[in-house]
Amino acid sequence: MTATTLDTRPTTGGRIVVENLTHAFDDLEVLHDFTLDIAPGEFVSFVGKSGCGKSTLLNILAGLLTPTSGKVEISRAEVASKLPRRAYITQDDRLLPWRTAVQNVALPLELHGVGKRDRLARAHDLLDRVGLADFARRRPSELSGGMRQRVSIAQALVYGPAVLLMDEPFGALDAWTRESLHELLLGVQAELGTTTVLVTHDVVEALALSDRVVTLAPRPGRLLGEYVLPASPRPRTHRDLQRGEFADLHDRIRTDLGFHSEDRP
Ligand SMILES: Nc1ncnc2c1ncn2[C@@H]1O[C@H](COP(=O)(O)OP(=O)(O)OP(=O)(O)O)[C@@H](O)[C@H]1O
Repeated sequence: MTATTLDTRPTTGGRIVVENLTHAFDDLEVLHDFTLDIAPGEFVSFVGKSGCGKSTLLNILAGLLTPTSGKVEISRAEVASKLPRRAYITQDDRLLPWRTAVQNVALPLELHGVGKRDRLARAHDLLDRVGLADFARRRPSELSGGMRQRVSIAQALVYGPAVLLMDEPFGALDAWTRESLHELLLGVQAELGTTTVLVTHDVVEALALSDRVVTLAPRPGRLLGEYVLPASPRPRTHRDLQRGEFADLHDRIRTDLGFHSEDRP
């Protein structure tokens, strides 16, 4: 088999166009007439109550689930490689326990026939970027939860996907690890230009990271509000988010989600 050539040029993020998406599991309508356009390189977060269809929407965007009706298109100007265009990170890492960190990161490249030298060089580069150069030969059981999630981020970004989809990726981590991963993710995402969609329960996390926050209403899941955040250095700090415009957006988003704004932490 001839090895696939690895295109290491910076990624052009994909545009995601979702039109009139509706999905039902048997007679339970989970998503209703959902329409959204996400620009290349944009970072969009979905927030909404448990059960409002966020994971279902992400599974559809990932191509794992076919919607009942409507369409999803992911395009990028420059489709240079045969590698998959969408990467998906969930709360539980999906690392293979018998493989080392670098072998896990290189796995998507291996599955697509990239030669050993190329794939290991690229995997080491990504591990370096996520601060795990010294842990390349460790197995997942020898790494902390935060380290494993960093390996997952490196694995997701190793082939320069046009789109990165994340479902509560930081939910199980402590506040310090979370914040360091926020910085790491934004750094790598900005550098590679990857369009990013994050599902989170945490309004503060969405406000700290995103260009735009989308709120979903439950039963059936539908788009409730869209909030474009003012451009400012990210991750935005707790202090940034307590100031004027962000505090106001925080209140509006919480009101959408059914919280009382005076209870805001
Ligand atoms: N495979 C499935 N078969 C049947 N019903 C499903 C399936 N997957 C999800 N559902 C239902 O669809 C609805 C939306 O689920 P989904 O997991 O998308 O919500 P969510 O917003 O991601 O929830 P959470 O925040 O709790 O993860 C729920 O009522 C759930 O029971």
